[in-house]
Amino acid sequence: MSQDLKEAALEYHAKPRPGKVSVEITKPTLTSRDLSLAYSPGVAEPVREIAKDPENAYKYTAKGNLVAVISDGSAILGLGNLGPLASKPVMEGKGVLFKRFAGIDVFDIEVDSESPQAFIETVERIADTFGGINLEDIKAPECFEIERALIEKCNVPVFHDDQHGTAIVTAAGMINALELQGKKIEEATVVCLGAGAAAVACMKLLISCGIRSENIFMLDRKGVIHSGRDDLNQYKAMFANETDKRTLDDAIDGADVFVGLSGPDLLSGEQLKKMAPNPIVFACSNPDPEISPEVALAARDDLIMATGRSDYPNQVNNVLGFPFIFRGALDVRATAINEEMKVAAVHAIRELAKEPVPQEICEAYGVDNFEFGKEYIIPKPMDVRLLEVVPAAVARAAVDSGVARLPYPAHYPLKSMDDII
Ligand SMILES: NC(=O)C1=CN([C@@H]2O[C@H](COP(=O)(O)OP(=O)(O)OC[C@H]3O[C@@H](n4cnc5c(N)ncnc54)[C@H](OP(=O)(O)O)[C@@H]3O)[C@@H](O)[C@H]2O)C=CC1
Ligand SMILES: CC(=O)C(=O)O
Ligand SMILES: [Mg+2]
Repeated sequence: MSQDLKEAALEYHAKPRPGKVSVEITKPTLTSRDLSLAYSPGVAEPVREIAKDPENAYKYTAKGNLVAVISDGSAILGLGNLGPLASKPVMEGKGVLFKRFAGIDVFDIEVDSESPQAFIETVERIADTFGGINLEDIKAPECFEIERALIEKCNVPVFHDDQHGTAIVTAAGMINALELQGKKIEEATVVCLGAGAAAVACMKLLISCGIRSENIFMLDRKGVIHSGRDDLNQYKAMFANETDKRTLDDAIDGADVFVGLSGPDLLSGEQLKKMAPNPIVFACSNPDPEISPEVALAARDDLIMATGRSDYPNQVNNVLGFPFIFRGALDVRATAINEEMKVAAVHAIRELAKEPVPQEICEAYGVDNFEFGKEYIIPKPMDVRLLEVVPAAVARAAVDSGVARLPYPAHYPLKSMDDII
């Protein structure tokens, strides 16, 4: 990151008041009567109603549109385990995106927990405050056990964004990129650098989209995950191949696809040159990708290049997923975000990239035109049509798969933020 951008980022977060979010009041509070409704004595009435029936919390409180973004700070972006407090700017940032793109209110919660069990107990105790729980930046393998336990214990949907949000957006971009590069999904060979939360979920979803597991070579810090290793946890072991490949150099030779969900500057231009013709590179580590677009495009010109960042073409980032997925889930009061809802989101995002892009979206990005192709494989986060298509697809899938507690919303599809109720 340039010195200028670093300084601007600190200034942005510090001024004119620290942080990126605040709480707003949604009811009149001007008169003494207003206060006697908002607080004592009037507040006692909704209290009694909720005590009689917890469902009334959706009627009388902000619960139904409120998501908790919760982290322990153990895998902050690609920066590592820097602790809960240091994760707060990212969690506030997720809150900004939930609100800006899908009108969802967020409390960010940073938990200082000594064990996965302590984290689970903390979240379980506060879960009923919210309409949904978005787990964020919790490292593998602990994240898998944490999410599984919380899905079981909580009455509201629990979704680990780094797993499923990332997987949904990666799958959407990958299906389009394979099509553009003329590669068949069932024949493509994939190198996945990283074997943590995001990598495991992305590869699982790609397999359910048609990539063959024997064509995936996953690597952790020790190299290729293969069946001869005896140091693999159960999540990595799912990807252990019978292979004599051991290093990134071995695996990248002739590969069609590279997916980076690991850390900065781990793939060289020389390694990229060894990939098959018309390769696909998703270097998704944030803030610094596994290979910069400058280095990648200098190495070869037949590739599709994507990163997790906003300042290059093809931003493969879970921001395209979580705001809209939760919008759909909250609006049908879904009890879970299940596979059907995830797959529906993949196809809604993927198909939108093929539609003509309205002029105002091009203007927001300072370009004349976006057209489905190597530099536009996936929609832009500012594309308001995401609010139209993704919540609708997710809500429909929730209803059809039996996890919705409300019918498909009469006010759908959402055409703008003003349609959110
Ligand atoms: N673009 C996007 O939308 C998203 C991007 N990401 C990015 O993915 C990365 C991983 O995040 P997440 O899965 O949550 O974190 P985890 O801590 O769960 O996993 C990190 C994984 O990266 C591996 N790794 C780290 N350094 C290296 C290295 N030098 N060589 C090979 N493997 C390495 C680790 O290996 P080991 O198991 O051996 O420790 C581990 O498997 C981050 O950079 C993050 O920014 C994550 C979510 C969304
Ligand atoms: C984008 C994101 O969630 C991450 O890099 O962790
Ligand atoms: Mg994250």
